[in-house]
Order: sequence, then structure tokens, then C-alpha cells
Amino acid sequence: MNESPSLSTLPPHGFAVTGNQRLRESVTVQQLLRPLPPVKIQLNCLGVLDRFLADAEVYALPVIDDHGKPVALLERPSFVEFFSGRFSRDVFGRRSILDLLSCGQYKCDVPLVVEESCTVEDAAQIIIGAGMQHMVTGFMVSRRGSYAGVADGRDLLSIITRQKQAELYYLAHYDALTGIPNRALLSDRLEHACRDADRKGRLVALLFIDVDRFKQINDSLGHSAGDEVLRRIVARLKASARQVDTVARLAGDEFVILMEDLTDPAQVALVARRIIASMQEPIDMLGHVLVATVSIGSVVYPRDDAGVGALLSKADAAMYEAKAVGRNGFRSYSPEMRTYNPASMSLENELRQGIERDELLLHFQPQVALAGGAVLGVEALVRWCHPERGLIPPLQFIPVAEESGLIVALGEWVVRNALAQLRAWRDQGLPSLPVSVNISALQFRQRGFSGFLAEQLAEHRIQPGLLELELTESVLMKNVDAVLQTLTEIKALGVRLAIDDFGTGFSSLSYLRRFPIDRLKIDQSFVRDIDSTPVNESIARAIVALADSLALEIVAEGIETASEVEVLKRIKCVQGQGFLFSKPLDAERFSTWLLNRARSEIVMA
Ligand SMILES: Nc1nc2c(ncn2[C@@H]2O[C@@H]3COP(=O)(O)O[C@H]4[C@@H](O)[C@H](n5cnc6c(=O)[nH]c(N)nc65)O[C@@H]4COP(=O)(O)O[C@H]3[C@H]2O)c(=O)[nH]1
Repeated sequence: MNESPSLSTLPPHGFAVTGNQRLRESVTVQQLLRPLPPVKIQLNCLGVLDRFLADAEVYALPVIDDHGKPVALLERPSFVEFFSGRFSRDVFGRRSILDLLSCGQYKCDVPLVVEESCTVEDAAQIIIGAGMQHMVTGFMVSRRGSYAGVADGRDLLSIITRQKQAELYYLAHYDALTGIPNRALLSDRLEHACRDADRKGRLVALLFIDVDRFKQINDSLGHSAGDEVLRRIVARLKASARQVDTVARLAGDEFVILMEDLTDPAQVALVARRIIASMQEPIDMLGHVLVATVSIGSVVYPRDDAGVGALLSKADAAMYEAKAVGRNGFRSYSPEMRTYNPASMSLENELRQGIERDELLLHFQPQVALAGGAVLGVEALVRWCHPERGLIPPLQFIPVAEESGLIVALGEWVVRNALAQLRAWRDQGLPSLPVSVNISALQFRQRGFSGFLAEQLAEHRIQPGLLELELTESVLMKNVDAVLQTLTEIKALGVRLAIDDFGTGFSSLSYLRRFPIDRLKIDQSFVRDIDSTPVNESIARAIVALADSLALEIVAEGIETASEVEVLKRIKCVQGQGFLFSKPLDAERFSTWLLNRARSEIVMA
């Protein structure tokens, strides 16, 4: 077994490439300096000849004037050849070098002089400009204008070559935006770490980290602010990982931490928890304050897989699981998690077909009054029932739909089917509940969106007030005037508007005042553990107070325990949604749930 790192993991010899290094090292000409003693311009030519004869190694002699300024570089071959000619020694032997240089018979090129503080790249440019022969003959080096020594052009070339190699190495192995290892270097290190672990009987862990709703951050603040957010996240990841861990960027908002040489898998959860806690601190971006949460999945080698190839996709599957149960959390891999191999299927194409073949369906989750439990409404959540892969959660296919534009067709499908379901329940004699649907930015910005809503409401004979659109903050922040116009059109129909995942975006108060919003949904990341996490309680309390001052309704999502309900009631949040009341259910199971609930309420009354 080869225990040394593979070639591609090694930076070029002599160059320590680290994540923090700038692409170009600033090596100066001083590092090439050879302090060869110069000859003075008054010295006679025989004196120079003697120096050449005394030292066969000396290829050229630098000549300086009275003030120490470099004036010429006498090359051994041409000098010796000149003095081996007839009469040259007699005529010029006792005359000074100055006389020789000014006589016109001895040809000496103007020497190339470069300041020692000059970078090697700049020196190379100067040499290329002055004629490539200086690469061979070398050049003189000055220090603040005075002679300091000579340099060999070949040394310069070899430094430049090594720099180029280091640059290429860097580009191939490091992420240009954040300066941390990229996928290629991570793969090399992972392979090496696993081999090392086999030998020492240790463990290796991968943490797959995905920033929650990063697309919204990018969409609303712009790409350069998005880049800055990523850099700040990387700083927190590094601070949360152990010094020896590799923090790498896979792509976009996906990061991986490689933990080598582990003895106890519990260390993985420790780091994951540290990362999640580190994200609590709000990020101040150009006056906008945002909380960027992450979802983390982990896999441990060889416990979860004795091969290296599938580790990353298993960590990815665990990360998706963390997202599916409400984001801002951590999951370890377990075998029932499905791994998604992008190479083996084109999710986009399958989704396109899936929409056409009616493979989508809606699940419904009730929204209730926290005091008394009356059912106030229902949220429609899309599901994809894939013929081979079973039920695929929306967080796996909504991003694909958004990127490919399929979200428009998908979103229309959701609105149409949610209203059709309301109509069907009403026809069955069930109570008329308002239904909320999630609307993506692209769908919202479609021309004629409000016309489409009006058409659907009329077709299914549903009162507009029974339809609520859930928009995220990022939808509202871009092109404010156009957004306001669409919101006003929708409001004029009588349709209700809610802001989803409130608190995770930029919480800009000005838009809340301007836009005709009816309700805020407190994001589940603030609701989770609200009974034991004071910062969550403070945030939720601030959101409730804000909603109150603007006369908006408020609903908390992701409620899982009775003690979370208690805290929410205490801070005056009156509506809630979450697994505690019911998980999202298909239409049939939802109506059974509703009927049973109505019956139990009658019995209790
Ligand atoms: N851990 C936990 N989770 C809870 C609890 N109560 C509800 N949830 C989950 O939280 C998510 C709430 O929806 P969301 O924030 O709008 O987040 C939604 C929404 O952003 C998106 N999505 C779902 N359906 C649609 C749709 O029709 N159109 C669009 N554009 N997006 C959709 O996918 C996201 C995830 O949807 P789901 O997987 O159905 O996940 C749902 C729901 O199942 C709880 O007590 N604990």
C-alpha cells in the first residue's frame, strides 16, 4: 500500500501552498543576488584579463563607476577573444576599461540593471523587453541605484517556473473565492485519510454542510454580497472544526469538513453542534442583518461504508435528511437514507416528465389556534411520488425546479390542485378551510400571475379569501416597485399574503410597512427548542411584537412539543403548525384527521 500522498496532492517543491496564500508569492530579485566583486571603470584591461584567468568560473565581470553605479558587464568570451586579437593587448592592455568601452572597437551591450526590490515577474518582463539573451548572460542587480551583485537569468527562470507550477497547483486544488481546498484536494485527502485510518485502526468522518436558503440570500443581496456571506461562513466553519480538519468547498453553498484520525465518532456531533451554534450570530451585510443557518449530514468511515467512493453521497443524503426535518440541524447517515447520484439520473428531466405524468401530489398540514386547538387553515405542500424512487421530499426537487424554470409549471400545478381539493372537500360537506400555498420567486414574477390566480379561483368557485400565498422575504426584496404592483393586484382579488420563514432573511422593516401583508410565519428554526434556547425565544418574541405593531397575524411553524406551545402562548403567538398537531397528510388522510378532530371536539364539549 502506498502511504505517501499521491503526486497531485503535493505542491511544487519549495512552495508551501496553504489556503491563505495569495496566488502569487512576491519573490524579489534580491533572492537571486550573487555578490560578485565588481571592477572599477579605471582599472586597466590587463587587470580584468587577470581576473578572468584567475577564476575560470567567472563568466562575466560587472564594471562600476566612481559612484558605485553599474556601467557594464564584461563577458568572458567576448573580452578574452578581443584581447587575443593582434595588437589589442599592446594597444589597450594598460588603458582603462573606460577607454576600451568608449573606443568603439570593443562591442559591449548596454548592461541590464534591475533593482533588487523588483519582483521576479517584473524582472522577467524587463528581460523579455530588453532581449532574451540576458536570460543566458545574466544581469546586474542594484540596490538603490548602486551595484549590489549579479543574477543568473536561469535562476530567475526556474523561480518563475516553480511559481507558475504553484499557481497551477493552487488553481487546481483550492477554491478561488474562499481560499480553502476544493473538491479535488478533498478527494485526495479523503483517500489518504482512509488509508491511514485502515493502518492505524482509526475512523474518518465527513460532514456535508449546505447553507439553508442560500439562493434567497444571493437573489436578494446580489452575488458579491452572497460571496462575502460564504467567506464569513467559511471563517465560522474553520473556527468550529479542529485545527487538523480539512474544510473544503465543493460547489456553491456546499462545504465539507474532513475529520481524520478519529477515535470517537461522538467528536463528529460535537463539531456539528459547534457549527450550528456558530451560525446563530447574525451576519451584518451592508446594513442588512441576516442569520445564515446550515444543514449538516455526516458519515463515518469505515463504520457507515468500508469504501471511499460513496462516502460523500452518503453524507449528502444525511444532509438532505437534516434539511427535510426542518433545516438548521444535523443528521448522521443511516442505511435507510436514499443517496442521490446526479450522474445516474437527470433529476430535471425526470421532474419534467413527472409533472406531465401527474406524479406530483399534495400533502396538507393543519394550522391551529394554540389556545383551544381549533383548525384555522391548512398548508399545501407538494410531494413527488417517483415511480422507482418513492416519495421524494420537496427540498430535493424544488431547487432543481427553480433552477430549470420548471417551478412555474410546478407552482401552477400546486395552486390548481390545492383549489381543486378545497372544492372537493367542500362538496363532501367538510368545513371550508383557508389553504396556503408556497410561491417561488420566479412564479411570482411571471407576467399574468394574478390573472392566473383569478382564473383558478373562478374555475373552482373558491372565495379568494380562502387562498393564501406564502412568499419568502427574498421574493419581496428585489424590484420592489414591480413586486408592489403584483402584490396590489393579488390583494385586489381578495387573496391573502403571508411571509414564510420570517426571520431568516433580512427582516427589513420598511417592506413590511409598504406591502399589503396579512400574516408572518415564524421560521421553524426559531421555534425549535424555543423552551430551552433563550435566543430563539427572544427572536420569536421580537417577531410577535413586530407583527402586533403592524396589525399582522402571526403563525409559528415547526411546533413539535407541548412545552414549545406553552412558550409561544406566553409570548402571545396565537396560531401554530407542526408535527405536534399533525404531520402533512395526503388529502384523504387529512379529511379523516379533520373529521376525527371535529368529533373529539364535540365529545369534549
Ligand atoms: N421538523 C419539522 N418539520 C415540520 C414541522 N411541521 C412542518 N414541518 C415541515 O416544514 C416545512 C414547512 O414548509 P416551508 O417552510 O414552506 O418549506 C417548504 C417549502 O419551502 C418548499 N415547498 C413545499 N411545497 C412547495 C410548493 O408547493 N411550492 C414551492 N415553491 N415550495 C414548496 O419545501 C419546503 C419543505 O417542505 P416540506 O418538506 O413539506 O416541509 C414542510 C413541513 O413538512 C415540524 O413540527 N417539525
